[in-house]
Amino acid sequence: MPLLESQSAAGLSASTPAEAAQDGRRPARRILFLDAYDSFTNNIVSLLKEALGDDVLVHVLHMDLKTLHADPGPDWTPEQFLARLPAFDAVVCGPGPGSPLCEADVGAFRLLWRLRDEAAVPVLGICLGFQSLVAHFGGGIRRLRRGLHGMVRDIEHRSGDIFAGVPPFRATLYHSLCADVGQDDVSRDAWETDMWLPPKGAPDLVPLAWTMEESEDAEAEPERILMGVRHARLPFWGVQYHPESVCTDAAAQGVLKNWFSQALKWNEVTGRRVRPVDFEHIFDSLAPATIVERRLAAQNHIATQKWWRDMQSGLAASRAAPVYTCRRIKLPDGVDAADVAELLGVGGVDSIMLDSSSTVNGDPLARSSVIALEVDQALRFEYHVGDNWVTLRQPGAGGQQETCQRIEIDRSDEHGAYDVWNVISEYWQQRKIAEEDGQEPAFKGGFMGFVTYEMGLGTLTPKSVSDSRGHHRPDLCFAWISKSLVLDHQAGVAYVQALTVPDSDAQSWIDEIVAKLQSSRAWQQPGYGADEYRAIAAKKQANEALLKSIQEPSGRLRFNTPQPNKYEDDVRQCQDAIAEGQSYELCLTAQTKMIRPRGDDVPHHLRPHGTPWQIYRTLRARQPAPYGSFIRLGGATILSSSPERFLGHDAKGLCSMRPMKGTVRKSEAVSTLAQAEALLHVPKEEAENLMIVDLVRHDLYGVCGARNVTVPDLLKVEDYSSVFQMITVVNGQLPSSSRAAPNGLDVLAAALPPGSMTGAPKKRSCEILRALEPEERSIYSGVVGFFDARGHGGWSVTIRTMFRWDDEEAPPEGPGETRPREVWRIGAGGAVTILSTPEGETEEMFIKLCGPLGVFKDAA
Ligand SMILES: C=C(O[C@@H]1C=C(C(=O)O)C=C[C@H]1O)C(=O)O
Ligand SMILES: NC(=O)CC[C@H](N)C(=O)O
Repeated sequence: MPLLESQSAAGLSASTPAEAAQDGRRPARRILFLDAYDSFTNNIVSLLKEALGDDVLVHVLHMDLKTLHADPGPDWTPEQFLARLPAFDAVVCGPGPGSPLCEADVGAFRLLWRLRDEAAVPVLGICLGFQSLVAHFGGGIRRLRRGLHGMVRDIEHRSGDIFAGVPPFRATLYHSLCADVGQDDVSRDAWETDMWLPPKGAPDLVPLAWTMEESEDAEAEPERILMGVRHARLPFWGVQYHPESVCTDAAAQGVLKNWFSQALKWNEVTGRRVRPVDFEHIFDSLAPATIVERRLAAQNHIATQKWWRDMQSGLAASRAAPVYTCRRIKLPDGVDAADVAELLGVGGVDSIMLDSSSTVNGDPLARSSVIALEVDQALRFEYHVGDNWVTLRQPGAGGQQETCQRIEIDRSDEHGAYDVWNVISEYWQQRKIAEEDGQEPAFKGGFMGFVTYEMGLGTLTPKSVSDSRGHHRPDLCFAWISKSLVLDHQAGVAYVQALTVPDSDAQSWIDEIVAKLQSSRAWQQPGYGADEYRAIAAKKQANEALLKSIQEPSGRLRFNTPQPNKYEDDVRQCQDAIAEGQSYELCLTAQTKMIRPRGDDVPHHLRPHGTPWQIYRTLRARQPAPYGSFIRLGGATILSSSPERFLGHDAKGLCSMRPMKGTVRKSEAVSTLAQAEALLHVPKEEAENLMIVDLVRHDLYGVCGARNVTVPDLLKVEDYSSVFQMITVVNGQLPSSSRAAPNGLDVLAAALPPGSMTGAPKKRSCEILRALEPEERSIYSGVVGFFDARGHGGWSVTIRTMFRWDDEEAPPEGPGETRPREVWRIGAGGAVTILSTPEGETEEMFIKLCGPLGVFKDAA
């Protein structure tokens, strides 16, 4: 059934060249893009539209002929693939992990190279696509001397063919393998002329561009790397570099324009007729209009969905159409969010505080802290990867029993987990509030909670999350927060606010809270509570001493830290995978376990030391962060000092991501920003960051649509309490429409797990990491944050964090101990590239680990 008739009409039948000629329009053109499960695909699609014009339709299909998740059409068979090619003016074979010699990695690329005469369709191969073309026509494929990922190089060409009229340019490279067309056998003298001649072993291939990679060994010849090629007679072209990278010069667009006009010319000269075929599912996959139309179509069918019908009653239908009530009061200078949180009962079970603790350092990113109130009465949404349902849980209050409702979701197709997000989004839709003009708090009430790494993994590569995980913990746990307090540290105001059903007595509740705040010591003696924690924080040990001291058995605390040798081996394995072409960068991590006697059931004001809240206060004193959090929800306790924002967005659909890559530890030798910049603005660190930037652009384009993503801040070094970090800001604008605009939840669902925690390409990298890392990452590498009733959101990457699950226990071990012990975890890691050293990565992992680890040792 053609779901979106208007689109197929726009795509195909309405724009045959003859019809378009009649009404004077340029005929719409169609490109088929074969995606090899890369993390840069959407950037290329967007660039094609930018370079060739928005009237060029780009239909994206995976190279194994599976349709995209968003594409309602069924997967294609090889026969259908061949039969549908006449509908396209040209095909692009994209980049991807793996080898062009491996059938599973290139899939349908190979079907194209066999086409002849009328059937031959013009193709552009990019990176893996280019290598596949070369390999098919007699070229060899070998490893580069050293892989080049996120490296920007001069592309040398003679202004011929698809390079005609293109000025010299620099382009980003992402490859480990390269074309071997006998270039190393050509003598230095003959090179200048022979480099442009069809090589002996592959006489059908005409070299169009090269790059010369200087060798580390000054004596050795530079490595000759083929960068562009065309087939001597057939309409096949390829480029090894990545035209779509944010660091590739804009001039390189000329190559795409030339290729496409050559492709059209080929069709014209050979009489290859581009014509409608009996197939209605051709889409402009990434056009913002397609994204909106798909959502409209889905919405028109929503009432046929079981999950949606289930949501029309019970807990899912409760508390609809809330009213927002708020009082704005002055926030005295220096009021400490943790003192306020403590006053309001945060710290026990059921607490959520998003804490901009680095406001004490004047950090411009540390704008607001959000304290959720009455969390124990908030409705929860919980989902465990692998389940066919979402649980809505209303905790019992005032002696009443907890009530639950299950919303069944359809997981028959492997991407069914997206329905979890639909359930959440639908609940939000019915409780949405309008944005007002003027100064508004960061959060006005709505969802707050956490998402695990495995939740992202479950949608990205479902088989990576086993069905028998040995626990039934939520991978997503959101609470719908009705009452909250926001401290805007920069504006010096606090918002006491309620999002409640119309007849509730929100005003008097607000009066009560305001009175409590204004008469409190937290308000009147700002920062009074911090001294005790500052004192513990100040006793920070050097990392080496800390790691040594935790090896000594203390009786009470037991630490299980990663083995340096094993970690170094894992780094080497990552580098082997990269050298094979399986990944461009891998964010390897390891977990530390800390085991101690139970302690969390004593209220913190009765216990002198070591409650989760007290540990958290020490963490935020020692390691203030803009995106810290204290969360006890869904059986998890999370103490985080995250410096990394994953995603922020407003209600108008402006999304902003801040991938962080590149870390230096503060020390006497490196204490200023300028010193850190000198260390971080080097090819290794910039490449690490750039790879994730290109990946995040792809993730955002996927939801925002082609041409809707920008990079306002590239490779900026920022100052944190114990490290300097390099960050980039990537912004996207969601397409708007009154009824069916995608929102921040769609971005979140599509972009998890955070690219900075996986590496690129994301899917293959996650599979490699899953095989190397023995345990689930769980809370670590996921996100925590909020999505409020207006549609504003803020999510941080869960790093520099310790966490525990209530149901994870270890046997008692101390003298006289009878109760099981509690288990805490800290994950830490970093991006491994071809330029990493096992020792350097291991050191980086320990630096990141030692912050929270030292806090645990001193405060737990
Ligand atoms: C993996 C961690 O951090 C990630 C890796 C970084 C890097 O490789 O430089 C920087 C920030 C995070 O995205 C961690 O903190 O454990
Ligand atoms: N970006 C790519 O397409 C990479 C191709 C191939 N996997 C390589 O590493 O060489």
